[in-house]
Order: sequence, then C-alpha cells, then structure tokens
Amino acid sequence: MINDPATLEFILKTEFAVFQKGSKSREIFQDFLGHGIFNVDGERWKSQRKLAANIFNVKNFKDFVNDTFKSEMHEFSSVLAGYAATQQEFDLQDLFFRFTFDSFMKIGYGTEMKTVRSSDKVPFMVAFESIQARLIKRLINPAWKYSEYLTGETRTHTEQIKIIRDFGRSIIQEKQVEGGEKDNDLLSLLMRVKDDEGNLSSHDDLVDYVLNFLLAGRDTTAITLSWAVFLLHKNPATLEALLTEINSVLNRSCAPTYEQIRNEMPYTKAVFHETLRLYPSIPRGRKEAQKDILLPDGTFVEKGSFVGWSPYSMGRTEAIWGPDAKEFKPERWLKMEKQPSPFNYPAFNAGPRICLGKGMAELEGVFVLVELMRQFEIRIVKEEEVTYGISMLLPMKNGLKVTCTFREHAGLEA
Ligand code: HEM
Repeated sequence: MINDPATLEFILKTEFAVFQKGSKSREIFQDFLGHGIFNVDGERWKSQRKLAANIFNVKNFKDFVNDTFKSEMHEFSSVLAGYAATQQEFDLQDLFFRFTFDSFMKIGYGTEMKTVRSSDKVPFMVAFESIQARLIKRLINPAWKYSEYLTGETRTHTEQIKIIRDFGRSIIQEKQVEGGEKDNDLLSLLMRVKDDEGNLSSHDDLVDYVLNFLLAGRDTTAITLSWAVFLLHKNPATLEALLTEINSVLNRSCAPTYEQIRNEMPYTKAVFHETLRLYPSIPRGRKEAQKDILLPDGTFVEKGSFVGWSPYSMGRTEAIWGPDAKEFKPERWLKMEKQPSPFNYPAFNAGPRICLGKGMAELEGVFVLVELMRQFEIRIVKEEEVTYGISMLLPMKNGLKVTCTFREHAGLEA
C-alpha cells in the first residue's frame, strides 16, 4: 500500500505501461464488468476511452446535459415536496441513486426511466448494488470461488448477473428497434464503432459497455451527494455559507444555469470536492505490475504482485492536507493558489486513466446540491447510524434516512 503522491504519480503515469489493471483483477470482475472500460487494458481500453471522451466532454453537449439534469431534478423536487407535505421519513441515498440512474440513462442511452417517481425496488438496482458488495469480498479472499459455492452465493450471483445483463440487453434492443443507431448518445456511438478489421462490437460487448458506463455515471455521484448532505448536516456553519452563496447568485427562485455553476458558485464546488476528499466514492485502487520493478523509494515490486493506494486515506493524510486534514473545511479549496494535482487528490484517479466524467459529475453534483438546499431543509433521522458499507464503492450502509420541510421563501420552479 502506498500513501504518497510522488509514488502514485510513478505508478499511474510514469510507469503506466507496467502498472495495469491486470489479469487477476480481470478474473474477479469478469462476470460483472466483462470487456468494459473499467476492466480492460491496452488496445481495448484505448478505443473505448477515445470514444467515450467524445460524449463525456460536457462542453460538447452542455445544453442537453443541463436540460436533462433540470427536468430530472424537477421530478426529484416534486417527490421531495410530497415527503415535505407529509413529513414522512425516506431514504435520500436511495433517491439520489434513482436520480443519477434516470439522468445517466437519458444522457448516455437516450432512455427515459423515471424511477424517482416510484418507491418500488428496481430489480436492476438491487442486483447491481448486491453484486458490488460481493465483489469486494473477492479481492480479499483468494478462495472466493469456494466460499461463494459453500454459502450458496454462486447461485444468487448468477441470478443477479442475469438480471443486470438482461437489462443491458433490453436497452440495446430498444435502441435497435427505434433505429436510434444514428443518434449521438453514448450507446449509439458504441453501436457504430468498428474495430481494426472493420467489425462492429458484439452484442455481449455492448452489454459490457452499457453496464460499465452506468456504474461510472450513476453510483459515484449519488454516493458523493449522500455524504455531502451528511457533512452539511453536521457542519451548520458550512451549510449557512453555502446558502449565502446560493442566495447571492440566484436572486430569484430559479435553478442555476450552466454558466452560473461553472463561474459563480466556487463555494458549492468546494463543498463537493471537500466531500470527495473525505469520502471518495471510489475509496481504493490497485494495479498489477507486469514486470519486476523498483519504486522510487527502492521498494522492489515483483511481476504479478499488486500495488494499492487509498484516496480515502490520502484525503485524510496530514502530510498532504495539513494538520486539519480530518476536518470538513470547504474554505481550504478557495484559499489554494491552484487546485491540487490529481496525485495529491486522487478521488477521480490520475494519469492517462483519469476519470472521464469529472466535469459532468461536478456539474451534476453542484446542480443537485444547489437545488436541494435552496428548496428544502433536510434533517437526518438517526445520525449515529450513518456509516459506510463495505463495497466496491463507498455507499452508506443503511442508506440516509431523513425528513424534509420546505425552506422558507423557496420556489419550486425549475
Ligand atoms: C463523484 C463522481 C465520480 C468520481 C468520484 C469518479 C471517480 C473515478 C475513478 C476513481 C476512476 C478510476 C477507476 C478505476 O480505474 O478503477 C474513474 C474512471 C472513470 N470514470 Fe469517473 N467518477 C465520477 C463520476 C463519473 C461520471 C459521472 C462519469 C460519466 C458520466 C464517469 C466516467 C468515468 C469513466 C468512463 C472512467 C474510466 C476511465 C478509464 O479507465 O480510462 N465518472 N472515475
């Protein structure tokens, strides 16, 4: 395990070709992520990265992204208005998952889901989350195949993989029936791309792509929003400062524009990044050495062994962030002369495989925080029960149970 930015740069950038995802991790994640971008190296990775870079470049389609977040947020707000009127307790983390799911399905695949409107369990989501919690156990248990067999999890796992792959297939079929291959959403691009021999992607590969991008676009942002609400609840002065910024930029009760989020809301953006510093939604990373190599400090790494790092620990390390590293202080981001290098703040990864959706996540996160806090007062029901679950990502174990009321003078227009 390493914990210093210079060594992380060596692994993720300088010796990128040596430190790869590797075949051992690939085996663990194969049935879930297949040949999708998170689970491949080399040429397969390069071609998906190039393609996805087109769509995740927010500038290319900022109006579409902005309109989608706006209309999905309108749904989200009206659901919250219902809870505010009845004072009913609800799970905000679950609602964030539904929001990011609906938004990403529309932006990435052109599909309307509207799961925010319902409180019924969505089989795809249940299976998706349960698989992630299982896979993390595989990383620490070399005998995972036997353990899963003995506990009966092999069967559950197979059933859940079928649920999520059937879902992926249905999205692709829908697109084919609609003849949407000419559209410019991510799936349409993926359906048109050809390999060096001129072949289109197989149906199975397309399912892998759909599921990988959904994992990237849905879970990470929903988890960050949940921790942000929790931290704001625990730090009332920060919430006050956030509301002051919101009120000074949005002098009428309407949603922020893309330009306002980009240029006029530095404090809200700082809240988003400060949350990720302390609660990075992907809390750990590891790479497999493809040959024997020495780290800059002289440590020998044998071919086939792993080097790991933890954005969670690095975000709380005093040598990087100073003596107040463990405190939630968004102000620190405003005092910096320049933003920290991704090797100091690896919540979005760093080097050639740095997150492609960082701009979109920031836009979505800030937009939702502004809209939520502008309109509603959120109260966490049992603060002491909030803790993280053990999973591939960093979700809250028991969800985020809250009640809400309308904030005074708030309007509900979008
Ligand atoms: C708070 C939100 C987010 C965080 C913290 C985050 C973090 C990360 C991290 C740590 C990785 C590296 C993972 C690995 O290699 O194992 C990654 C990769 C990636 N992210 Fe994000 N992400 C976020 C949101 C998004 C969104 C919204 C999208 C898409 C719309 C996205 C798209 C991607 C893609 C495509 C990759 C793979 C890059 C590659 O391997 O070349 N991310 N992200």
